[in-house]
Amino acid sequence: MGEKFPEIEGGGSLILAWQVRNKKVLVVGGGEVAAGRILNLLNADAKVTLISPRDGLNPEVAHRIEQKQVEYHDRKFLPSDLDDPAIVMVLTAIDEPDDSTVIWKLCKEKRIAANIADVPPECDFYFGSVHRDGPLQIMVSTNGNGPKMANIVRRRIAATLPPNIGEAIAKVGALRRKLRAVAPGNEQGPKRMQWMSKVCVTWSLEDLCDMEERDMDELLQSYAPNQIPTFEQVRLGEQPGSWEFDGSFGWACVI
Ligand SMILES: C[C@@]1(CC(=O)O)C2=NC(=C\c3[nH]c(c(CCC(=O)O)c3CC(=O)O)Cc3[nH]c(c(CC(=O)O)c3CCC(=O)O)/C=C3\N/C(=C\2)[C@@H](CCC(=O)O)[C@]3(C)CC(=O)O)/[C@H]1CCC(=O)O
Ligand SMILES: NC(=O)c1ccc[n+]([C@@H]2O[C@H](COP(=O)([O-])OP(=O)(O)OC[C@H]3O[C@@H](n4cnc5c(N)ncnc54)[C@H](O)[C@@H]3O)[C@@H](O)[C@H]2O)c1
Repeated sequence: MGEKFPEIEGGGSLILAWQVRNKKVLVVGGGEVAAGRILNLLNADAKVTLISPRDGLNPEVAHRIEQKQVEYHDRKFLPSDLDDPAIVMVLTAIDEPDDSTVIWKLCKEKRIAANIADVPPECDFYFGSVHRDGPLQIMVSTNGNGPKMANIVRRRIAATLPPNIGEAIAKVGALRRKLRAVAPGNEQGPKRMQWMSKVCVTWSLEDLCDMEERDMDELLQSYAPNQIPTFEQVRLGEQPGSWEFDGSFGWACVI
């Protein structure tokens, strides 16, 4: 009683980071919208199959085909395109609404998740406006209210971010992988998470970006005693905790 829990605010989307690496995705249509969809899919390492007559291809899509970045079929969609049980997702971006609806219905029969560009009632999921900086991705959705507004908000958010945030996150990723190798046990979980979080809040983005492999190895020495040295201490090979700045002058010894 008296405890405060979040109020439910329905009408949103479940925003996820769908892992399509090495999974088959079917794209129908080869225009400008398809070019954007294909770029997002390839950036997520999906295996893309594209169905679209050659005469309607956008130059970027033609480039993807020429570079063999997608498997291409020069024709209109056929229902048998959905027969491969390995297909996890279908995206259509075509200028013929009736064909779109047929594809949507077939996808539902086969229980394949689909996005029919510009037809919200025929979408299991919407796309959003995405900012990318290395491992960092930020997606803005207005839940169908205003795609252009999603674009504007995404640009505003991106403009407020430090330019090196993606690089800092990549370094943190490398450190985490090393930490899991040094302290792999499940029973280490809470300590590992607490130590990693402390490194992230204590070190500046610049420190994280400057961290090299040997700095990571040195920093990991402080995991067992559960300490967080400063970047300078790591570079100097000093143990943390033995010295502490007293805030007014010089360095004071803490026993
Ligand atoms: C974010 C983005 C991602 C992407 O597609 O990659 C995206 N649309 C983008 C651009 C854009 N789309 C449209 C315009 C013209 C201006 C305007 O209408 O605002 C512009 C602006 C432009 O082109 O600059 C027209 C449009 N779009 C939809 C409808 C149908 C409808 O609303 O009923 C109509 C009206 C057709 C008409 O009026 O006839 C529907 C959808 N578009 C969505 C996503 C999903 C909802 C996302 C959300 O609400 O946040 C949803 C529901 C389904 C889906 O397609 O997944 C991408 C920006 C990426 C970026 O630039 O960063
Ligand atoms: N959600 C968004 O972001 C957004 C933005 C603008 C437009 N759209 C909508 O997306 C759709 C596509 O837009 P576009 O600008 O890429 O169109 P486009 O005309 O440039 O391209 C359409 C493509 O679909 C192909 N095509 C048509 N029928 C086909 C079929 N049966 N099988 C296979 N390929 C087929 C054409 O050959 C062409 O390559 C339109 O309905 C448009 O209104 C969506």
